[in-house]
Amino acid sequence: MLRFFHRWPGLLALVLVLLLAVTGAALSLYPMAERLAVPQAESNLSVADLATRVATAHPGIEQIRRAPSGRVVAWWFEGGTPGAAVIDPATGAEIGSPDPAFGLRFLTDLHRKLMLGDGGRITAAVGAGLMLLLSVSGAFLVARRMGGWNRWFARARGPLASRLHTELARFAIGGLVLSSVTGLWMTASVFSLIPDGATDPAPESALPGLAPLPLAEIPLFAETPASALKELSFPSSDLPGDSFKLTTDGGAARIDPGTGQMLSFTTPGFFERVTEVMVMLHTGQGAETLGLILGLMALAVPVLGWTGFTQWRSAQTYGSRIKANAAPMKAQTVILVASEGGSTWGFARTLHKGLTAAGLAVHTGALSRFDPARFPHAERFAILAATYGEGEAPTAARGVAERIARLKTPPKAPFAVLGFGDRSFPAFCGYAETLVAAARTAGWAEMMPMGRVDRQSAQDFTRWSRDFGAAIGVPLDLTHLPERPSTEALTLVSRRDYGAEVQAPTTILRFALPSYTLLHRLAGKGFSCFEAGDLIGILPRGSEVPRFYSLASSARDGFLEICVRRHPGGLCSGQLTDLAPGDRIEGFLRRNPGFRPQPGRKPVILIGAGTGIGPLAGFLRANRRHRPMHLYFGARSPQSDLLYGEDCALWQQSGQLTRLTTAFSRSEARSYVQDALRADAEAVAKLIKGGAQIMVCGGREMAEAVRDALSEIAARVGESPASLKEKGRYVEDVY
Ligand SMILES: Cc1cc2nc3c(=O)[nH]c(=O)nc-3n(C[C@H](O)[C@H](O)[C@H](O)COP(=O)(O)O)c2cc1C
Repeated sequence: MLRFFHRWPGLLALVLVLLLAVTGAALSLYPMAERLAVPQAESNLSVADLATRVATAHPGIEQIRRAPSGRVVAWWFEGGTPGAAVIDPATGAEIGSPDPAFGLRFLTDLHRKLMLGDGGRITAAVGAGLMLLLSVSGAFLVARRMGGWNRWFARARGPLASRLHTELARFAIGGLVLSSVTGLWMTASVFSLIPDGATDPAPESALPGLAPLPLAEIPLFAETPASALKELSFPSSDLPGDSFKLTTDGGAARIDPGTGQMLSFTTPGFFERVTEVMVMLHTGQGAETLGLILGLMALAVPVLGWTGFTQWRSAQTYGSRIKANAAPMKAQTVILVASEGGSTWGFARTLHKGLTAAGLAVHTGALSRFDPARFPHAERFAILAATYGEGEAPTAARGVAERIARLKTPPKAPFAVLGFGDRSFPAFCGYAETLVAAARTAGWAEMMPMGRVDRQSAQDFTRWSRDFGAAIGVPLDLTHLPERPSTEALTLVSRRDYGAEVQAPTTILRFALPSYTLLHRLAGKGFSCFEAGDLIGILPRGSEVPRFYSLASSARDGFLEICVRRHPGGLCSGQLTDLAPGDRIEGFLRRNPGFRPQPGRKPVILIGAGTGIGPLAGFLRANRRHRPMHLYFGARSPQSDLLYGEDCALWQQSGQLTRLTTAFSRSEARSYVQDALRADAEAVAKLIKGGAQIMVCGGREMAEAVRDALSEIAARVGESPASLKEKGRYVEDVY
């Protein structure tokens, strides 16, 4: 429900809220600019001094007004014509026109009434109301995501768009609530929905027949500092008995021009005072610094809109393809999915279809959005979870297991977990196991032992579906037909061959990218947008099972590069290494956001062996800001399989690569990357202490040996691979 109130107004009102936020941010600059631009009165200047200076220059003076910024404007009527000017309080001289500049007028009209009349004002108020709804529902969502209000400032996890959305929301929500509430109050006040409470001082008549006193001799004017002045109206010579009206923060007084005595006095009412504070908080007039801070917070709105939209769209990509998806509130069976590449969603769809056909109300959704309160009628939960990066969660589901473990009241309905993974990884279905452990910690009841699906095996899934059906009393025997991923054609432009002499034939293959329209790029279609370290899935001829290769380039490079080692009898590696320039392959992109350098300028230690250098070379090529990057590379022989040897020399010259350390297993020294790390232990420990991130790519054995070496080295500075992993400072791409 909460998400509904956050999402739909968000999408519908995106344009309106964006307009209000951006114009509001621009307007927030004006009060500070005005305060800096206008000459300020001396601190001891009295209203009498100021009024005398202005009245000397303009005997026909009618009114003087002082804005909270210190800007003084005077109006007069002389020689039959009205005049007005901004006044220098120090001299009484005119220094400019009081009319607002075109930009300010335009922005104010756009912000307050969308350049329309009352209809525009009401629409803008609806925008402010939606902003309030978004901010409040967003605050609850942030608290829920972080695991409670007391964890408001805890570290956000998950993919970049959702992290950025949360981080910015935490910073901006307070300001957005304030700006929308004050904006709504101001509109209500304009439409007289709020009593203005302003009462004029009683219009007592001045004593007739007396000559006006010099302004300096009127006690109230002499006592009141000019900085407290809001408005001073002069008596009209055409109205006998007319008096001065002096308005300050404290109230309004009528003063007899002949005697200088106060005739009447009134203080502002409650609503008038509240409206004044609301105007100050909304416009920043009189609170310029706060205005700038609120303007900065308003600037977060376009980014919040974009990141919110991106998340919604990615949820739609899979969620919308579930047919007959029951509303969460009504669902008896809830299927929760944690997936990176999307194949687990395919299995979820098959399960959903089977259960729905059996007459159950089934809801399928992303595990990342799990909240027991969304499913009041759930009778069971089935969690389908893939594993990534050595037993970890798919990116979108990071932090969910911790959230489950912290649940104070676990769902009453029991759960079953089905893990998706690859038996050749040591942590086979490691994330699914983590989820089970987290649920047990929270005291959530288990329906049946955890199931496992190896390499998307349809048979494993069918077996589990029978067990699941038996556990819920519904006969199930599901057959999953995998969907063929939609691929794009890539043409080989060049190849570089290495390693044949040392029985490690390896080729760097470079492909041209398909051409994309701007719209495709904006929508992130296919290979229009990718980073080094992402993966290309290739369906070799004669197999429906894709093989994945790490990308050694980013879309900005204008080509797609991979390193392929030819394995004896290898179907995909054989087909790829047989390619000649001009040949085409069919591939699809799979993002791997868990394997990227962290943002910032901290050093990065890149460690790889063999084809593992691929993504690391991509990071070096992209290192145009010359962040310190240290590469440890293991190969067999410097003459035969030193992949990217010439490129590394160039990157060292340009400053993209700080230091290259190589280790060759078939040279006289017979050394491996872990040996090179141990030999450099002191320097590596120093880098880790200084906040370096470690990125390892290559075969499993190498990764294990590197981990052992690094546990010894990191221990010198009180760290370990596990503690560094926790902080995202030790990432692996292992195959
Ligand atoms: C980079 C990468 C790392 C992986 N790490 C593991 C792992 O540690 N343990 C495991 O059991 N499976 C691992 N897998 C296999 C996936 O979990 C498996 O292919 C799963 O079916 C993918 O599901 P998805 O397409 O829904 O993301 C990994 C796959 C990739 C591409």
